[in-house]
Amino acid sequence: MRPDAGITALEGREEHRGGSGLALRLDDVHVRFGDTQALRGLSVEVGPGEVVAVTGPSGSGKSTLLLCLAGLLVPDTGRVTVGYTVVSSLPDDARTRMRRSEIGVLFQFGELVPELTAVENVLLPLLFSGIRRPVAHDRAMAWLRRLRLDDRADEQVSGLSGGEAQRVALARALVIEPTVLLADEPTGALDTPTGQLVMREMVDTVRASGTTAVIVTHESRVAAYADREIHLRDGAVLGEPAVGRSGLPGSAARS
Ligand SMILES: Nc1ncnc2c1ncn2[C@@H]1O[C@H](COP(=O)(O)OP(=O)(O)OP(=O)(O)O)[C@@H](O)[C@H]1O
Repeated sequence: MRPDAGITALEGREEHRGGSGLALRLDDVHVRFGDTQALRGLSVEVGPGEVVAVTGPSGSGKSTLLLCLAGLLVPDTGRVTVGYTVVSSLPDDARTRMRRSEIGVLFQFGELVPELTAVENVLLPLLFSGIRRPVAHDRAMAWLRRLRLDDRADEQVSGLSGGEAQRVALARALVIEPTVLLADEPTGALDTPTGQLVMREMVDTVRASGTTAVIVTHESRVAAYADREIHLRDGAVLGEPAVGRSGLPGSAARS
């Protein structure tokens, strides 16, 4: 596919750290659900390797934005680009393939399979991608070790604490080694200290691998871990307050 001129320009911008992640872009995206206009001409750019927080009041379109980036929702009009691929123009099966290989998704409640063990949950996306079970098991264990959960690998996830379960969900999102992580209120179901631990772990891990991350959150504290904040109101960008890397709580938390 021919490189998109806008994305090429985006990669050249010096504030982007140029990790192995992919640039993301929404151009003039409109999404309507019945009478509700969820996104109204939303345009957003995220550089490769950037960690961006999406904030805004309830109903401002945060989850809808994430669904568009994940290729789970095709906008009524406008364009969604992941790397050089215009995801919004892909047929369903190609969008599914892209999601399985490039995009890790983390939801508020983890969406783990409760009757499976931690390691079984983490290896599932690899099985879906056709990887043989012994290889998938080794990779899943490596991720659980990285998140210091290897001693919980054979526990049914219904027996794990909220923080442990969300770290298992993080391992499952990252086991495919995605170039993009999309997280929707990843700490919303956790108490504050546990939520901060999980957020720190998540941001440290994606930064170490250069993964591009878009994190939807209600909490300004969570947004402070990001390189940049995109604030939505009524389905469009309100402004982009500077947060994160220069001395605010994100930096303190990483020291
Ligand atoms: N499947 C749907 N059917 C109908 N309306 C929807 C649907 N999904 C979202 N909406 C509406 O679109 C608007 C944007 O919803 P969205 O979930 O993207 O907002 P949000 O900022 O993520 O909100 P919250 O913080 O409460 O999760 C809201 O008015 C919501 O009610």
